[in-house]
Amino acid sequence: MDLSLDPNLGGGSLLIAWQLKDKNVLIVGGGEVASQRVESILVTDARITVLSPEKGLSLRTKRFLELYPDRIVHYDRPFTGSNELENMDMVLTAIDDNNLSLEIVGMCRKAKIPVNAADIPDLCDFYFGAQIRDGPLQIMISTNGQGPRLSALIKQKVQGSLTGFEGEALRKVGELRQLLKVYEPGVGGAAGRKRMKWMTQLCNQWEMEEFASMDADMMKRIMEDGWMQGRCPTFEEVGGKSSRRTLAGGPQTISSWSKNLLIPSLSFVAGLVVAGLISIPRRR
Ligand SMILES: C[C@@]1(CC(=O)O)C2=NC(=C\c3[nH]c(c(CCC(=O)O)c3CC(=O)O)Cc3[nH]c(c(CC(=O)O)c3CCC(=O)O)/C=C3\N/C(=C\2)[C@@H](CCC(=O)O)[C@]3(C)CC(=O)O)/[C@H]1CCC(=O)O
Ligand SMILES: NC(=O)c1ccc[n+]([C@@H]2O[C@H](COP(=O)([O-])OP(=O)(O)OC[C@H]3O[C@@H](n4cnc5c(N)ncnc54)[C@H](O)[C@@H]3O)[C@@H](O)[C@H]2O)c1
Repeated sequence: MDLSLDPNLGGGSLLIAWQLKDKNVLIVGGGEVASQRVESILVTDARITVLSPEKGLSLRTKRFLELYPDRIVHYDRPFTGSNELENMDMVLTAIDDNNLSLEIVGMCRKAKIPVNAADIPDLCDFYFGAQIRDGPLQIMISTNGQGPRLSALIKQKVQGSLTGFEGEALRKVGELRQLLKVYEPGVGGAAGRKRMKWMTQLCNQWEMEEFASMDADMMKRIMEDGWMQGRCPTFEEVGGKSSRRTLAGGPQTISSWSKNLLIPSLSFVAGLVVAGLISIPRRR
């Protein structure tokens, strides 16, 4: 057990994979920033309401409204008051009116609804971050409000360090973990510890690309020739061919990813909080 604990914890924010499926999210504004919010929220399967006069909609926002008529409701009018917040689970403002943004944040505080105002970082309950998505893999880069442009640049560097097989590997590992629970059912306890030890060893032993190429037959052999024998088999032992596969796409940014309509089946998040966490004092 690692007992070398950091005595200087603090000054950061909680990086979590917030589950918004079927929740109601209000986006006030329909411009450029709003279109990025729409994209980020569509990924979560939430129900979206966009409130903005038609003439203020950006081309990207219009395109999203056309593409997802069942998942986004658009009201062609300005924000009218606290009645707009009824039944909302989250509110995002992306408007070019700082005073109205302040007012909406105040209303949300009163109604205890988490709120992000694109133009008032100091009053946000949470920030967005630069995102890399590849199926179930979700990486968020946050600088805790210090440098959004640097977030985007750091994202490119992180992207360059990925193999491109991570998303597919995670999908397959998810399936294998389900199968493992069929062979060894039960929650927690000795069964849980045994499963975890074996799964950890297998993950440490195999390459990302090897997991990505698993099929149903291989998974069965992993269970029969590996798990049932109390060992972790090699990729080749279960019929894997270690020929180099070439990949067309590589890891994707949120924009290219959403075009492919890949909806993540698992929620896996890797978060990086850069700079702001340790060395840069908070503005608040
Ligand atoms: C990561 C990303 C995600 C997203 O928005 O979805 C994001 N901003 C992005 C880009 C970006 N934003 C801005 C620039 C211009 C260059 C620059 O200023 O650096 C660029 C660069 C570009 O466009 O390339 C201007 C800007 N941003 C904020 C303010 C208000 C202020 O600071 O006062 C202003 C000034 C407005 C003005 O001056 O009028 C505030 C926030 N922007 C955040 C997120 C949150 C903190 C994120 C973090 O901690 O890293 C936070 C605090 C609140 C929030 O938005 O939740 C996305 C990258 C997407 C990607 O490429 O993947
Ligand atoms: N957080 C970030 O990353 C970030 C980045 C750039 C800009 N900003 C800030 O975000 C805000 C929006 O930027 P943008 O580029 O999307 O602006 P934009 O001009 O493209 O869009 C403004 C939107 O606000 C809508 N709007 C204005 N008043 C409204 C009202 N009363 N009710 C409903 N909708 C209303 C307009 O119809 C329009 O759709 C600005 O304040 C900007 O400073 C934030």
